Amino acid sequence: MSIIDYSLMYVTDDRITDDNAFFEILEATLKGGTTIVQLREKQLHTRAFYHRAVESKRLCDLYGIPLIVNDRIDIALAVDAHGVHIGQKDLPVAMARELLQANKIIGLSVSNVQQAHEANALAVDYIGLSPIFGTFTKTADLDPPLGIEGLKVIREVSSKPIVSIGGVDKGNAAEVMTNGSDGIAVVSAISKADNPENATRELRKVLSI
Ligand SMILES: Cc1ncc(COP(=O)(O)OP(=O)(O)O)c(N)n1
Ligand SMILES: Cc1ncsc1CCOP(=O)(O)O
Ligand SMILES: [Mg+2]
Repeated sequence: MSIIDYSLMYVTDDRITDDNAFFEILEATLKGGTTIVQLREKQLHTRAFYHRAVESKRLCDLYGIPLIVNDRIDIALAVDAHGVHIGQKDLPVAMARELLQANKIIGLSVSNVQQAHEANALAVDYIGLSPIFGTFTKTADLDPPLGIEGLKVIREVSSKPIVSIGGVDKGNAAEVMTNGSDGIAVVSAISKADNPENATRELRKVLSI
């Protein structure tokens, strides 16, 4: 697998029920220069999730950008995605790695120092520091925000690339990066922008990429 650029991850917005709007935003952020996409669907049934995954993979391939799938290893395998993002309550990393083999990306959510420490010994490619700030996008099963101080502590402990998520936008992205993050993952900063392509370009500017 080629080197993955984790600097700007667009996490798709599962509040967007209309497929045309969903793919319009996805293509806009790809045009704007998002460096990796995570398909995240918490409501859709499997068939609809799969259809979004097929079209997302087609678009990401068109722009040469890796696609990872949130939670669902079966769907990632079905569309030959670049990997998955899993949480602390999903399949254990060792089992995910067995299913995905060595060439796929595995990202793991980490919400405290203990989990960051444990992740060092696991076959994960990056950790998702979750959440760094407050967010209205994910309400269920969310730990308290770690803040910049929490990021600094986890940076000291972790040997893995860190992708910070939760309330990240163009106003705080630079601070997140200068304090130890290797990338940011955003939903609303792109999906809720008037112009998602420009919003992506602005985020790239802030990240100096
Ligand atoms: C990059 C990144 N980090 C953390 C998460 C959160 O994953 P998880 O804890 O499994 O929660 P859900 O996204 O499944 O609701 C993420 N998606 N991406
Ligand atoms: C999926 C997820 N995991 C932790 S916070 C979050 C939502 C991030 O959304 P936003 O970028 O809109 O705050
Ligand atoms: Mg999950």
